Amino acid sequence: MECRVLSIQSHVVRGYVGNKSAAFPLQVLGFEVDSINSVQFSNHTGYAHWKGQVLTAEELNVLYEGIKLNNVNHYDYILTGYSRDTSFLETVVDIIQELKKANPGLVYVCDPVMGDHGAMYVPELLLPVYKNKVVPVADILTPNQFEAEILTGRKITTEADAIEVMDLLHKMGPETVVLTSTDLLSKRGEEFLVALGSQKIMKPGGTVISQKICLDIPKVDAVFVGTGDLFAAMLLAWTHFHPKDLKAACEKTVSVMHHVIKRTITYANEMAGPGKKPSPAQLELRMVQSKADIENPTIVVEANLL
Ligand SMILES: Nc1ncnc2c1ncn2[C@@H]1O[C@H](COP(=O)(O)OP(=O)(O)O)[C@@H](O)[C@H]1O
Ligand SMILES: Cc1ncc(COP(=O)(O)O)c(CN)c1O
Repeated sequence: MECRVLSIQSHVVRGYVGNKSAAFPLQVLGFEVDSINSVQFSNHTGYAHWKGQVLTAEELNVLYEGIKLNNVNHYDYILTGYSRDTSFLETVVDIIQELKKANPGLVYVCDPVMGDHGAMYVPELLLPVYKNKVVPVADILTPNQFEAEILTGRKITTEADAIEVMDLLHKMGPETVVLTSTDLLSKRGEEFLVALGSQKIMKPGGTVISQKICLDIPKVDAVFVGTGDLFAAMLLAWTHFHPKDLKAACEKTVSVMHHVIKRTITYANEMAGPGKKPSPAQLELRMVQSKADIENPTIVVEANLL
């Protein structure tokens, strides 16, 4: 059976963020991917210069109208990421609501891309739209620590805080929440990055339980861009194949991430030369290029049940 994803994210000419990061890995895993580019930029905004266009809400409506007129607006998944404009994001929510009405089984995977490391890199007015309109319709949410904190108004300094924040996010709507990276100290030491996940599962009798997991991910001393986008796409794929097992889905997702990041840092360091920090251009992700890259990662990162 065909499984069709509508992916609304950025496009860049050079490099891998947004749809450039998400579409191909989903396609090699057998998903049909329809892409709407929320922006078309020369490169991601972490470079010294970036140029390009931002799609308006009206332009988004025109594209959606065309799809609808041809009666091909049937989706199994929606995936959203980087967006810079409040009315654009509100229109995305209108489209999601309409598509969910047409297919109640549709799963919406939302990466609430707003910022990282304590700072927002999109206009602040997007926060109330995410909080009040987007998160309530999301089924799977993949914030980083900063995004989870601003969505809930709670700081995360311990694992217990992270669990509380994930529960608050569940209360806002999504059944599955993954904090893709946190500053929490890993039990395995400073060389590891901690990610956490929580999934609510309805048991046959109607009782709801939640599976909570923690991942210790080998940390690389560099800041990558586009990793959140690849993560959300891979989580979509692996939760599709393991719908009631977040542990398995996250292990597969993070193992792909590790493979890509290892390859990226190896090339970046080689290009930068001994003792030099790689530039944003040198740190562009060395992307998944085949199904084998996804299915045979270099190591398997194991998750622990909490
Ligand atoms: N410095 C890093 N070292 C190792 N893995 C990383 C690093 N940065 C990102 N990742 C991988 O990418 C995933 C998503 O990263 P994250 O930084 O949370 O995304 P975002 O871009 O949304 O902030 C992490 O779960 C991890 O697997
Ligand atoms: C154009 C664009 N798209 C997407 C992103 C998001 O990247 P990430 O996956 O690292 O959150 C960024 C980061 N600033 C960006 O500049």
